[in-house]
Amino acid sequence: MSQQKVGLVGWRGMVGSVLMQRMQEEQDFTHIEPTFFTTSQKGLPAPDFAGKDAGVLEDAFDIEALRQQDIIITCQGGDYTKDVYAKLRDAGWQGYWIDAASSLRMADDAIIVLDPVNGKEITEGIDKGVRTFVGGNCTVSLMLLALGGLFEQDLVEWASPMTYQAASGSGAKHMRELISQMGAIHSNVKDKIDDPATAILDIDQQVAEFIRSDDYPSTQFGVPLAGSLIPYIDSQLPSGQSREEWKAQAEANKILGISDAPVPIDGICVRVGAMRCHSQAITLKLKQDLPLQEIERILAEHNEWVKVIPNDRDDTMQSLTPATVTGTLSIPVGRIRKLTMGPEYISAFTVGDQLLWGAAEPLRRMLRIILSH
Ligand SMILES: NC(=O)C1=CN([C@@H]2O[C@H](COP(=O)(O)OP(=O)(O)OC[C@H]3O[C@@H](n4cnc5c(N)ncnc54)[C@H](OP(=O)(O)O)[C@@H]3O)[C@@H](O)[C@H]2O)C=CC1
Ligand SMILES: N[C@@H](CC(=O)OP(=O)(O)O)C(=O)O
Repeated sequence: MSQQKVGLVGWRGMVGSVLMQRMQEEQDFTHIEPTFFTTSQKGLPAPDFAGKDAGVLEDAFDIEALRQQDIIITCQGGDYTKDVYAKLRDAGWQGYWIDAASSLRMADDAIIVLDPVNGKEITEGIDKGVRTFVGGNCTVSLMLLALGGLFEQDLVEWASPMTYQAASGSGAKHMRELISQMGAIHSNVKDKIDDPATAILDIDQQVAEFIRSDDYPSTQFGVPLAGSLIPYIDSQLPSGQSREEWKAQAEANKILGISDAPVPIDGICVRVGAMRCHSQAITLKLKQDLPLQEIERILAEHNEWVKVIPNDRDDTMQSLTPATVTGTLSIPVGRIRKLTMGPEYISAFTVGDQLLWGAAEPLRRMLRIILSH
């Protein structure tokens, strides 16, 4: 049987590069005939990820070339999707479109893909003729992987995630700027740090003045991140929510297949100085007073990536941090305890790599689901 033709757009960006790494690790290229597209480098040699000659880079705006593909995976971004997707469908293309960008997520004819949570809906969708599959927002996907068991058993009355989101969610230039900010702070105060006799308040004063000064590198973020934080992510909405905050309830309920009476999910999204792991502190009101052991069992049994971390100081400090989780598919969830508000109120803290499960991995798995369907 001939292999499916798969067009890859956005493969050299940050999300795309993580996708390429994962596709190589899982030998996905042995099952497809890839064509690499570009918006800026048409005609250059295609990369050799596939371990076979993939010719040259094709023009990502060439509708005729895109139409030849059975499946297109794009990590190129929302502007590209808005430009190309409708033209391609209007041209009669009926292939599978797998997308990392948010633009099509809430479209009626699109499924948000997170197969450990909605695998059944995905396969039923394929059978019904759905051809558009979009990866979810990173915080939403990571929250649902961590708490999937409680949602699956309809135990959640409401949830309030307070996020600690990494620089990578803003893009590669922002990650670089975070490191530059860290380095600049150290350089600015290095003499005083190296001298143990310097009073800490003098060091603190100099750092405070520096991060507020024009010498502090903040072109990308617009304000300091290292030595500070940014309590606003994405655009402003009339509801008072940021768009990132709005996505939590809207996307999570869509993934969970709940339309009539959505589970309220709302909180505040904050950018912090982590590199590529998003963390979330979640307050949950459950529909029942369940023993903690039962809650932990339900969480742990939901999927093979979630890992319940005992609510113990050392275990938490060792296993429930961005430094531990970064670059892995592991989804630890811990700090699970009953809150003083009442026996149905519980806390949880979870961490996940926002470029892996938060972006690239659901797309890669969607490709494999289509190939094996
Ligand atoms: N960042 C994130 O955390 C998440 C992002 N997404 C989605 O994925 C989209 C892409 O995000 P992201 O990967 O961060 O975007 P990038 O900016 O890293 O890459 C996007 C495109 O920029 C072009 N490009 C230009 N110069 C370079 C360069 N020096 N190195 C690499 N690429 C370059 C490439 O296109 P070309 O080859 O055509 O020139 C590339 O595909 C986002 O717009 C968003 O919709 C989704 C979830 C999370
Ligand atoms: N907004 C996310 C990253 C992202 O790209 O999200 P979305 O795919 O929903 O646009 C963040 O800043 O961390």
